Amino acid sequence: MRVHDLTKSYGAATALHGLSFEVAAGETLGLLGPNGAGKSTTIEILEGYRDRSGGEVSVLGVDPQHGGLDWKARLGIVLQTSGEQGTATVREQIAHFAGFYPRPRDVDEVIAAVGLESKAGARIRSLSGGQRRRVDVALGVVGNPELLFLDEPTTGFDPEARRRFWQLIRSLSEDGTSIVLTTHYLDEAAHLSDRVAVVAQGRLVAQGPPDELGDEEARTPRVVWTDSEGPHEVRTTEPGALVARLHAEGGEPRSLEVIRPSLEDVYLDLVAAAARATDAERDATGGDDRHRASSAGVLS
Ligand SMILES: Nc1ncnc2c1ncn2[C@@H]1O[C@H](COP(=O)(O)OP(=O)(O)OP(=O)(O)O)[C@@H](O)[C@H]1O
Repeated sequence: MRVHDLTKSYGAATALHGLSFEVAAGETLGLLGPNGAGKSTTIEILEGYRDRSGGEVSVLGVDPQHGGLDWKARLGIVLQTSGEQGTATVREQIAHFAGFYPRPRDVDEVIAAVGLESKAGARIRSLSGGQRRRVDVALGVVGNPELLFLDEPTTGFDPEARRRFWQLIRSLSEDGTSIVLTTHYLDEAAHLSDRVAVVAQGRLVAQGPPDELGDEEARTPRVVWTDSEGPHEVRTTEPGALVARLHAEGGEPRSLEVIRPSLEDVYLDLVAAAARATDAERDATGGDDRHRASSAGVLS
């Protein structure tokens, strides 16, 4: 998938200001960002559900605005909102969807992968919200897609179902499926993504492998410990050397912890920096964001 300088306006409001990114075959990209950042808009354009205002997009070699049924059959889509409420049973609905695809997965394997074996004969409308969400996921993967879009797929899942879902996604990825995942669960993004892209206010503010995101300052570990003078906290790129020195000087340090910033910590720093940059530019331009300049750490 290739996205170059993608823009989208809703009337006078600009939702996407020129996103560029790529997803290689077999790669999982986590698309992250706060509410209203433009993730769903981006995904809907990639899926061919929404027209773009500008830029170039190629998905499985096709411009989504001109993707036909053959192209759609190569995609799997799990939308953000759960639409499945019908009178069909879980197995009937998944088997029905499987019939739309040339190379579907085995229906019972899919039911097991989303943990709905005990509900296979139940009517979908009798399921809980989290169980219906699992049906959505099953319908998204039953066509054995080359490219799978997952828009907040595990919202409403209990922790065990989320872990099971992660296994399913990893097995799809190992089979060569490319995946675009949006999620507000940063542990999920870190666990599943080869790379993450962070979108804030319609701009791509960072992209890279989850453990390389952000600048070195944001990723520097913290060492905390307590001694007779009270608690201490030091940020250092060589926490092992610091701990060895503390030990040599005073024995076992009390309440010692080495804390590496999580993806969530780095993400929150990036989003806050993007919001500050936007505010500063709005002030500088008297509210006209057409004159936005790129600021440190913020890509446009
Ligand atoms: N159909 C629409 N008409 C007008 N504005 C829209 C429409 N859809 C989205 N927007 C606006 O575009 C911006 C991006 O919305 P989008 O739904 O893409 O964000 P998101 O990152 O997916 O958010 P969330 O995490 O809440 O799902 C928001 O300001 C939103 O209000």
